[in-house]
Amino acid sequence: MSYSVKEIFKSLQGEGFHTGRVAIFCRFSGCNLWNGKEYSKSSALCKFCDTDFVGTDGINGGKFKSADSLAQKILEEWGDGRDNRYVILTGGEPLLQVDIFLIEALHKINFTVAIETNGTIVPPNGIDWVCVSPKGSSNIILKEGNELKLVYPQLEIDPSIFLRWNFQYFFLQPLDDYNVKFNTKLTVDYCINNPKWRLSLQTHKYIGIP
Ligand SMILES: C[S@@+](CC[C@H](N)C(=O)[O-])C[C@H]1O[C@@H](n2cnc3c(N)ncnc32)[C@H](O)[C@@H]1O
Ligand SMILES: Nc1nc2[nH]cc(C(=O)O)c2c(=O)[nH]1
Ligand code: SF4
Ligand SMILES: [Mg+2]
Repeated sequence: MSYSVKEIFKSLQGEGFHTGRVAIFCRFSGCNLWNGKEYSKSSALCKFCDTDFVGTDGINGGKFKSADSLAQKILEEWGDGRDNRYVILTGGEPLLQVDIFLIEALHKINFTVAIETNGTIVPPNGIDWVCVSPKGSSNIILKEGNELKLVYPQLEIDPSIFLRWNFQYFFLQPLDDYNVKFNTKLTVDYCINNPKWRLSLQTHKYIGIP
């Protein structure tokens, strides 16, 4: 198996339960809910993506021929220190590519492995922290994990349907579009009135880090 990766960088988790935690982000190329081209965004299953995941031309991007070579690159970006190694597999949709060999290669070098997924693909066993973020009318098959992080509002989605699913934490994240201020107010109001839900802000955008 080879892996197509858009970019690999070190930053702080900006969103959700682990906000503020240092992590290597490994952003895989490609997604099953949008082809990444602006002209088709409004007709895609996911219509609001804030990310460029097309190709392999980002920082440290490329095609990696083996799980070990990708894991070694991730370790190189982490730098010194064996403690608290944390990698977030994201994209695009990482589960189009992530397999058991990559998880094992990362565990072997002491990384805790987290994933950000749209929930339409079953993950391999062994991922340490699973964050599912449901999209519009897509068919979500992954109904358990650590956190469910719903972008809010979405026309097709009533958040309450997810509370029956098996997650430790439920987050609402304001939709970042031209109306982000209004969306943030709607999200705050929803959390105040529905205390199972917590607010997730995309803090990296506010402080200007990747
Ligand atoms: C770019 S996605 C990649 C991982 C995966 N494809 C997914 O959708 O979860 C990473 C996170 O950013 C969120 N996101 C994407 N576009 C957003 C936007 N415009 N506003 C707020 N969150 C957004 C997604 O819902 C997801 O939680
Ligand atoms: N700082 C930072 N935190 C993030 N959490 C999830 C992200 C993603 O794009 O998956 C992301 C991201 O792109 N940057
Ligand atoms: S599912 Fe994730 S990566 Fe794909 S278009 Fe939506 S937000 Fe972007
Ligand atoms: Mg992002």
